[in-house]
Amino acid sequence: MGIQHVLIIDDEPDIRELLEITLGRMKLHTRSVGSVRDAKALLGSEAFDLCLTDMRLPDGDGIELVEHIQAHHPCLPVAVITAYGSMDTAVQALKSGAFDFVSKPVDLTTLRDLVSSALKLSAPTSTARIDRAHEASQENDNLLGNAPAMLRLKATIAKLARSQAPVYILGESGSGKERVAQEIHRLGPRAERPLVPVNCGAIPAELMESEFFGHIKGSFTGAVTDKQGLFQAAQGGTLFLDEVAELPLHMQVKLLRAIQERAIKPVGAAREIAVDVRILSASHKDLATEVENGRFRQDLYYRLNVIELKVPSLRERLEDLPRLADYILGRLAERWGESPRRLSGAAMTQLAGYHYPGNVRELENILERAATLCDGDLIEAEDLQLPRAAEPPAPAADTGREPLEERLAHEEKRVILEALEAVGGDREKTAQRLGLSMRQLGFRLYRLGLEGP
Ligand SMILES: Nc1ncnc2c1ncn2[C@@H]1O[C@H](COP(=O)(O)OP(=O)(O)OP(=O)(O)O)[C@@H](O)[C@H]1O
Repeated sequence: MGIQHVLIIDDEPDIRELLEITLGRMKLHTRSVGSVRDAKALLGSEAFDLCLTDMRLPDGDGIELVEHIQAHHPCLPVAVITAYGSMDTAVQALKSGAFDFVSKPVDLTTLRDLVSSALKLSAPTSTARIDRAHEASQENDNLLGNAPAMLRLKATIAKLARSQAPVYILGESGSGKERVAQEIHRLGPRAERPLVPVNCGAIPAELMESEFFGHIKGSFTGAVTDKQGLFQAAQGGTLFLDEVAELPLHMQVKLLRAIQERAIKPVGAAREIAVDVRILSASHKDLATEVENGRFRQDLYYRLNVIELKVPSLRERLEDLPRLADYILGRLAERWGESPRRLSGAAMTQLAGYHYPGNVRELENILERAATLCDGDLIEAEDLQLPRAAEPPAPAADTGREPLEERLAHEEKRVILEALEAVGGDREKTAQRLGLSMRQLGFRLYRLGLEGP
């Protein structure tokens, strides 16, 4: 690989020199200027592989440069140097398309990590990555779907995969949030390093700190060996915090610190360890509402939600249904070593009329059940066993009488059963979905004859 060129923009000679020396030792060629105007001029006349800019410049600010680069040199990664503690500016720069930021005083290890990651983006070897990005916009990708909402989502993913900014993925249960996280990782410069997914709702509160940050042998009863935490496992890669709204408040504080300091302290350790991890997070809950209700820290929310990505529900992209169904049936057939089942016209019509509270995961469950139940290769409408809501409304009773109480109970039963099904029978999630306490849910199940006392 030829020598790579870095443009440094800073009006303080000391910092410029420090950056030049550090990058020079990394065998990089540097050019330095002290103003927005000079930077724009140089960008117009020379080719660079990376741009490193201070935020405050005599004739403008770093954000202006980030925007200029986004518009005129979209493939050039740009990182900003921010004043100590000015997280808001850093977040603003990331939102404008900066690849990453370092805060002053510049920590040289962090700077070196940042520079190496950024150069992977513009290195010739990254053509493989560009091909992957291209392929992602084609048919045979991991995120199936060509509905307009999906195409927009894929285009955004391809763009923000290049950045190091934290992304918060919002979407209904089963809509594909984890798949989106996988795509962001796969298309970015960290693809060769691990993607570590963690379900924040599944770790017992008392083990959380050690799970995230690791521990030293003997630091508590049961800590019989040193243990690596999830942050270390994701070193150089991506940590995906699924169901992030479930993190207890005490852990939110610790996580915020780890993200801000880019360092962690294993339980029982004397010193901190630097970590270089991109954070992606997701939840089916509206995190902003969780913040309003005091269940989620606002400062952590701002750090995680630098970029928000909404995954459309399956209802909003029903045109993708046939392709998704084909894909799911194909995968099942592969797993079972048989030829794929097909859907009859009537079955497809029924599927298209259903509203999928559990999204793609629910579709997978429906099809797996139907493929198991059907005779031969053809799935008929009745094999789908869709909940009642999908069936045409029953004709009014002959008597013309339909007591309100009965109708309400019937409706209540349907809603609860659907919610249960959507979350695979998990009562806690069902209660959350319906805005009920566990006790209330238990009572209703009993009253509706769905469960014994
Ligand atoms: N666009 C898609 N193309 C193909 N498969 C998909 C797509 N979206 C989701 N799936 C499949 O649907 C299932 C649910 O997806 P995923 O786990 O990513 O959803 P989620 O939103 O993270 O769910 P949860 O809210 O339960 O965490 C998975 O088996 C996944 O492979």
